[in-house]
Amino acid sequence: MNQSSDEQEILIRVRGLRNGFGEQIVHDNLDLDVRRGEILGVVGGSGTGKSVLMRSIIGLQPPLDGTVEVFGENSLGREETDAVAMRKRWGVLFQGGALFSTLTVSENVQVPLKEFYPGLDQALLEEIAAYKVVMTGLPPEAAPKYPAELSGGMKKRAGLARALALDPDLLFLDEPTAGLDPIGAAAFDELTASLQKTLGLTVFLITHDLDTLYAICDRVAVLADKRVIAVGTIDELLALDHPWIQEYFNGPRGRAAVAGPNRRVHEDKRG
Ligand SMILES: Nc1ncnc2c1ncn2[C@@H]1O[C@H](COP(=O)(O)OP(=O)(O)OP(=O)(O)O)[C@@H](O)[C@H]1O
Repeated sequence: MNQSSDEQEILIRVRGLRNGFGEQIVHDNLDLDVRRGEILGVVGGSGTGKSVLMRSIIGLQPPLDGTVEVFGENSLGREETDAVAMRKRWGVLFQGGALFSTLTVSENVQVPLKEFYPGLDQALLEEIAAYKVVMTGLPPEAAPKYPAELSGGMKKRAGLARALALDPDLLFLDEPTAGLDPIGAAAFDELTASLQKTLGLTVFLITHDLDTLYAICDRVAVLADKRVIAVGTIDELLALDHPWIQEYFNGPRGRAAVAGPNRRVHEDKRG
């Protein structure tokens, strides 16, 4: 794929990352680059440490060793003021959405706004929240609803609206289509791709969903053996003879995803 030098700029640079819990080592000498403007899919078997990797990058999981640079700055062990400035530049949709159940959708979206801009008046907070809600494809009537009143797909969109509250450059999505039916999942993929394009986002997307990988990811990073064993386009990964990669992409589900309608979106995106 031809990429301009701008797209090649590295937004996240992970080097020699080591993570573990007690005796269990999850990552050992893990390296990864995420390029500006790409949607990077992150795959790997259950428990290979995809979520731990994401938490390390956003500073929630202090690693045992290694470095993490985000926007060219060390994201570990920063002064609190630097950490706050950096956190404004990314949005996170955690696994399961993680909405506050006692707050409405609008109030959920206002949480990061109030945290980072405590001086904003209530009318403006509500106006910004209403805009984010509509931007993620929810009807305006969803804003005053509580999470329990929403479908699974609507909850994901509400979580995405909250993740986009601060107009981030970088978006982290942890299994955003898990639990959605295929139509809802494809719609969420389209929303992610369209927001990425219109807002110029860089997206770090953890997924088990092969359709998502084919439909919207520019490159895919594969976690196995405690590190990123390969990163590239799906075609590049298919050329490797690693057993897990072959089984994953060339197994029955992988072949179905290649044949599926979403492949077209992927080809269109690649131009
Ligand atoms: N806070 C924690 N304390 C102890 N162990 C943890 C903690 N967080 C994660 N782990 C362990 O680290 C390993 C990697 O977990 P992680 O959630 O990152 O996997 P994953 O690749 O995201 O898995 P899945 O695809 O099932 O969501 C697992 O063995 C998990 O039990």
